[in-house]
Amino acid sequence: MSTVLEAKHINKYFKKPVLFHVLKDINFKINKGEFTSIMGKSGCGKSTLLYILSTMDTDYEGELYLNNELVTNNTRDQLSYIRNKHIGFVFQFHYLLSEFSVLENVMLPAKKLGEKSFEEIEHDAMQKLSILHIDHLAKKRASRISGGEKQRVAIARALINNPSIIMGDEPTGNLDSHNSDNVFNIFKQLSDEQGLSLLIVTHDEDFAKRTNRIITMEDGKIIS
Ligand SMILES: Nc1ncnc2c1ncn2[C@@H]1O[C@H](COP(=O)(O)OP(=O)(O)OP(=O)(O)O)[C@@H](O)[C@H]1O
Repeated sequence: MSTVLEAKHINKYFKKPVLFHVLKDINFKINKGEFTSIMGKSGCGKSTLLYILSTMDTDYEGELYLNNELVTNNTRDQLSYIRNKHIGFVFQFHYLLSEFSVLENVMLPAKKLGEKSFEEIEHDAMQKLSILHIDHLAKKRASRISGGEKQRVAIARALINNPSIIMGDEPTGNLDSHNSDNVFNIFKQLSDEQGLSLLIVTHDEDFAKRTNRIITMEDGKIIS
């Protein structure tokens, strides 16, 4: 089984207002196709950890590997490239550009990567929308679709560069149970059928119970 992400001895301190040891020797691996959730009480360090794992925060001790390559100590530009190419993000709020069409929103990360022609990117974006059963919305403005649809567009956008892993911070936190179920089923299908790895921070116990593995955090440590 190949490893997509590995955290080795991650420690993080906040220095202000007083020195605070927020993450305490975090170690774990995520394998290809694994659907993992991270749970824990508010303030235990979940978002801080996700921020490090997603390469956005570089101020930590320890080592982070993506696809068996050490990414710690890379430059900001290298990290920005690695992030865009290998990691897809889904947040509680979708952060779509409301004046852009659904299709344009999904195409954006691929345009930023700059490795394919406009036509190829458009074709890929339509394919992602079709996997999520929202290809009929392609030409609609992002401001004119429902909350559940917006979250599916955000997932399509996260998939556009064919990442190795999708990371989510409360991706169903803003959805009703029906739409939340939809998002779970989409994630499950992506991990089962396409071997995509998922790492999802959630407060939703029902959601977490249905994932392959729950990482439980308490007071900056992984306790199970
Ligand atoms: N920039 C910062 N400076 C100092 N302390 C911080 C900073 N950001 C977060 N913290 C503290 O670090 C701890 C962990 O915060 P974090 O946001 O990672 O928790 P969380 O588990 O994601 O919580 P929630 O479930 O409420 O989102 C909290 O005690 C928080 O107050």
